[in-house]
Amino acid sequence: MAAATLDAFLNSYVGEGDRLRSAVAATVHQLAEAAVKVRHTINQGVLGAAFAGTRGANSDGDVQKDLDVYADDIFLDAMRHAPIAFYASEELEQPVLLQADAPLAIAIDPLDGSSNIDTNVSIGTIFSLLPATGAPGAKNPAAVFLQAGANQLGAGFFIYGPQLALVLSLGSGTHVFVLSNRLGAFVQAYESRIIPARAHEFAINAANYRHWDEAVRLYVDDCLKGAEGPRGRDFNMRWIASLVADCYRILIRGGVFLYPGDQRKGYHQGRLRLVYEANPIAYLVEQAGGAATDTVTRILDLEPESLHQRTPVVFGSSREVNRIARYHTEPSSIGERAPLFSNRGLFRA
Ligand SMILES: O=P(O)(O)OC[C@H]1O[C@](O)(COP(=O)(O)O)[C@@H](O)[C@@H]1O
Ligand SMILES: [Mg+2]
Ligand SMILES: [Mg+2]
Repeated sequence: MAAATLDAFLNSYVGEGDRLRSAVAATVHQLAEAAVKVRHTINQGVLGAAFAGTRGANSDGDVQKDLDVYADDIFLDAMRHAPIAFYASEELEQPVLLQADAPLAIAIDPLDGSSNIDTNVSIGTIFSLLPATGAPGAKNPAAVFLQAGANQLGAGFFIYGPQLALVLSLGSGTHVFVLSNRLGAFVQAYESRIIPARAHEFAINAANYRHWDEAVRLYVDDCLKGAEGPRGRDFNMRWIASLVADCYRILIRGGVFLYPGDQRKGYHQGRLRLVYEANPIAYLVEQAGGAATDTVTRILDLEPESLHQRTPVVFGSSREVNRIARYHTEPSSIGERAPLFSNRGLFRA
């Protein structure tokens, strides 16, 4: 196990005086300090303030918990001390202008997995770092976040789990740091993660089975048939309902995650937000040798049309992600079934 601290890692990333790299490193440093504060509040659970309550709805219509708002305040405040021009958050309808001449923009999901807050299950903070000048209409807060995820300078998430961990990529591998209570610093736990190409585990909210399209149902049916089915091997299933926790597991032991679009009202593009959830996760997954699509198209190639837009998401082990794309685009190439999409399925009556 490598034992470099986050700060040592950031110093070596900056190297000799590159302004953009220095800005990225300074921002990650500030984010890490803010995450430790959020962690302290989470550790107190219902014994502390800012925990159990529910507010109205955020800009996207999701129920907003006190902890969502508290985390947003902490990270926004931290970004006032970082070289950030614009701060966009799941919890705020519009981006906030911080330092107009700063080189970076940050898009953040301050508290991911909100539905798990009360249940003592891992939650997190996801962030995406973009050049503040990289979009048409540069320096226009609304436009600066509408860049493809491929433009990201770095991305990461904190997971407030049994350990406080930071999963980070600055464009050269995906690294995991864990907060050491002894050192009071994030320490590198793995040099760089590699997601195995082959998956044995899939993650999807199967309660939505009846709302999925045929390609997704067929894929899941085939996994569930295990060794006796067309896959010829058994699959395990996990769904934590906390994107950071599902992603962390896939980075550690492989697997595939799906949050497809479905027929429920408001879910035609799935649930996850492109700019501050799918893009940073896709960046981390690709940097770990995995793949991420909207079931067919690479997530990092999508051009966002609005800050809070949703997208279907499939990510993880590359062979599995590619296979899921084929269920959508050329189903006849999958296995020997014919006719395709016949009226069958394990969940069907
Ligand atoms: O409750 P569902 O529909 O299974 O959705 C779970 C998904 O929603 C999310 O909680 C959405 O994120 P937020 O909590 O930030 O809104 C993801 O973390 C998770 O993967
Ligand atoms: Mg989220
Ligand atoms: Mg959130």
